[in-house]
Amino acid sequence: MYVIAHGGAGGPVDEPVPRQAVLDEAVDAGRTAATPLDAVVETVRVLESSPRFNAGVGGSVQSDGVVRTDAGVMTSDRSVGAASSMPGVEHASEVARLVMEETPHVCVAGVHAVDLADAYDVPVGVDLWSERTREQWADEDPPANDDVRSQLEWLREDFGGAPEGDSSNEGRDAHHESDTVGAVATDGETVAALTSTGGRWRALAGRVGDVPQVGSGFFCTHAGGASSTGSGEDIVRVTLARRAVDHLELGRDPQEAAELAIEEFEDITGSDAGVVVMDAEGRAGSAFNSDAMQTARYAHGSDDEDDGSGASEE
Ligand SMILES: NC(=O)C[C@H](N)C(=O)O
Repeated sequence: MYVIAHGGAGGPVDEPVPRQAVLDEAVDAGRTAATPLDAVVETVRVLESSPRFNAGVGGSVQSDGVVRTDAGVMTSDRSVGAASSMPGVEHASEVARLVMEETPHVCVAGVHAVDLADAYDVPVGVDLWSERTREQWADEDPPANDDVRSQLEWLREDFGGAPEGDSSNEGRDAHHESDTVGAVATDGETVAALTSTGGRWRALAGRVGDVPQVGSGFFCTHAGGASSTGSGEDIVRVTLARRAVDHLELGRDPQEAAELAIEEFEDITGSDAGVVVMDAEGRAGSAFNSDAMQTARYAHGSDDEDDGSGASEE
C-alpha cells in the first residue's frame, strides 16, 4: 500500500522532530492496512490521537470553549462521507467513514453526527483538550456564549474581519491551528483520500471549514486523490483538492498537480495552504506556500520506497 500523509500547512513547526516521528508512525500504520480506505483511516487515527496535531485530541477550541471535529473521506469510485461540528469525537475520520458506508447521505453534522458515531460504537464524550490547548484557552477572554454579536467582534481580530482579508494568518500558528491532518493511499487499483481537523482557533461556535466539504478539503477519482490544509475560508473558494485532482486527470504527475493547484490557490486568494496528492500508481507529490508543512510518505518511485522510512520533512 502506498500512503502520503500531512500534518498541516502553517507557520514554523514547534518540535518538528517528534512531530515527524508521529507522521512516520502514522504512515507505517497505513501501509499495512488491507484497503486504501482502511489505510487512510488507520493513518489519520494515529494523528487524531496525538495532541501535536489539530485533529481529535488537541483540536482547536471554538468561541464557546468547545472543541469540535470535522472530517471527510472519498474513494476513487466517488463514494463520499463527511461529518462535521462534533464535540467529544476524537476519531472524526471514523464517523466520516460511517456516513459513507452506513448512510445514504454524504454529510452529517453536530450532535446528530455524534449520535451516529455512538450508535456504531465510535467512542464519544472524549476529552479533546490537550495541555497546550488548555493553556492557550486560559489566556483567552471570550464574551459570553449567548452574546453572539460580541463574540463575532472578538473573533474578527483573529480572522481579519472582511472575507477577503482572511488571508492574514499572522500570529495564528501560535494557536496550533494549522495542524490539520490528512492522508491519501492506493493499492495500485483504488484510491482513498481523507482529511480531519479541529478547524480554526476561536472560530465562531459551529463554524465548519473546508475539511468536510467535498472537493475542498478532500477529493478522489480513479486518477488519484488529494488532501488540503490551510485557511478553510480560502480553500473552499477555489475547491483546492478538486483542483489538484483535476490536474492529475489532465495528465500531470502528482508533484506538478500539487504545485499547480497551490499556485492557482495563491493567485486567486493570496492566502496560505498546502496539499498532498497521490495518483493511482502510488506516486506522491506535495506543495505549500506557507512557512512549513510536514509530510510522510511511502510512495512509488520515491527514495523511501525500499526502506519504508517514509519520512520527508519540509
Ligand atoms: N489547519 C487547517 O488546515 C484548518 C482547516 N483547513 C480549517 O479551516 O478548518
